[in-house]
Amino acid sequence: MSVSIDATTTISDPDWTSGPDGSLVDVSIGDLELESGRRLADVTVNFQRWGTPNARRDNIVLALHALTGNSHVTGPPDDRFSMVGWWDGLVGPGQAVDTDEWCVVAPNAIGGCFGSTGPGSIAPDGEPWGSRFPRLTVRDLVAAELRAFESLGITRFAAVTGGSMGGARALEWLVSHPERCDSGLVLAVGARASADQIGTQTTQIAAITADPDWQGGDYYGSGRAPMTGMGIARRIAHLCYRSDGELDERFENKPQGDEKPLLDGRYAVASYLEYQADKLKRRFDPGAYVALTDVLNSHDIGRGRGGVAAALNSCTVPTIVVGIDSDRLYPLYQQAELAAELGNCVDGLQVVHSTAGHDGFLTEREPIGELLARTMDVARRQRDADPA
Ligand SMILES: CC(=O)SCCNC(=O)CCNC(=O)[C@H](O)C(C)(C)COP(=O)(O)OP(=O)(O)OC[C@H]1O[C@@H](n2cnc3c(N)ncnc32)[C@H](O)[C@@H]1OP(=O)(O)O
Ligand SMILES: N[C@@H](CCO)C(=O)O
Repeated sequence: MSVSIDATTTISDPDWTSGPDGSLVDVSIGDLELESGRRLADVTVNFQRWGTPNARRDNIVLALHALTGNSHVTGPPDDRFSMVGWWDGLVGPGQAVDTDEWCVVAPNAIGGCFGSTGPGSIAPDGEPWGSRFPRLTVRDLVAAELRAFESLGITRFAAVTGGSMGGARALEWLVSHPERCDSGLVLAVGARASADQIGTQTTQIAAITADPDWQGGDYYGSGRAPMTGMGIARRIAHLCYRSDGELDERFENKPQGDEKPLLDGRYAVASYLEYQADKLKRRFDPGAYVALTDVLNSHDIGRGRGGVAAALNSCTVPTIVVGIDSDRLYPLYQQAELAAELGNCVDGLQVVHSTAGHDGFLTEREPIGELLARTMDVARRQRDADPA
């Protein structure tokens, strides 16, 4: 195992704790046996850290990003991450997750494109993985994270938190490793991928792999990447992330500016979706989009565990479950199932009102901040009742 900060210096534990807030740490975890039985060789997991672990290391909070998110939970855009942190204003000194008390760690998912091993990474033979990159599951992402943190001496989390794909990862952590989790916050996800989700997600994957620039997945280094396909995929996805009511309120059937849709112009909503697609093209790799979208399809907390209800019942970690009332991708009935079946759901299903649909777990800062603060209250009580 080797550890490097900002991907420049190789150091050893416990020095990973000493960099400034937001430090990026690379952890080499060797080969990873996958749920499929295949093996991913020479895996790196990187993560960012805010705050300082205490002597007992019982104040560490795991924050898990969604599909196109990354480890940059909080802070302004910088030369490593082009977006403002996805829970900026909620994690930091004096904020809902107060980093004067808690130490937040946020790993980049394997399969992605932000430093943990993904399809664009260099394989042991010196060539990009490309089409050779194996299919991954949510459990593989969690297994890699577990290995990375365990190798640094992090064996317990005060809270495990995340929304959407981050919620699937959080749920998997809570169910597969309850002894390592004092509390949980699971937002905007279900117990398993639904037919509707797999339907839209496989259609998005098809949009990318049908792009001639996909080249069977081996486009790295060719000078051509399937950005047209990824743009279409993102437009489909973004529609699922917002609500019918919000879109119609904002755009109706209006033209974009003075364009003329009945001649050769665009509708405003089409322009909006193109804009969202163009933004993603500037910051994301199509191969990673395919790999992680496929990971979402694999989500099933009950697989090999006697089914969804048995798996959820077995989890006794106090967990706050949250749904967004306008979420048409992960509708409320899915979080209602989690709340009903989890062995220790705190205060029943929490519903956040939003017109923004699924993206409400990112946009509704005030209620999400309150729920994060409540999660940390639960974590504090658990820690005091059962010190490590
Ligand atoms: C947990 C994670 O890490 S997930 C990753 C989080 N980040 C992302 O997903 C990045 C992609 N972005 C998004 O998903 C969303 O923009 C969010 C959730 C981050 C924020 O949503 P909102 O604040 O509601 O912004 P919204 O989706 O309405 O987009 C506003 C943008 O659309 C643009 N826009 C609005 N109408 C139009 C139009 N008719 N034509 C073109 N562009 C338009 C605005 O100018 C604005 O641009 P800006 O982002 O450069 O400021
Ligand atoms: N905006 C989020 C939605 C998926 O949860 C993302 O791109 O990751």
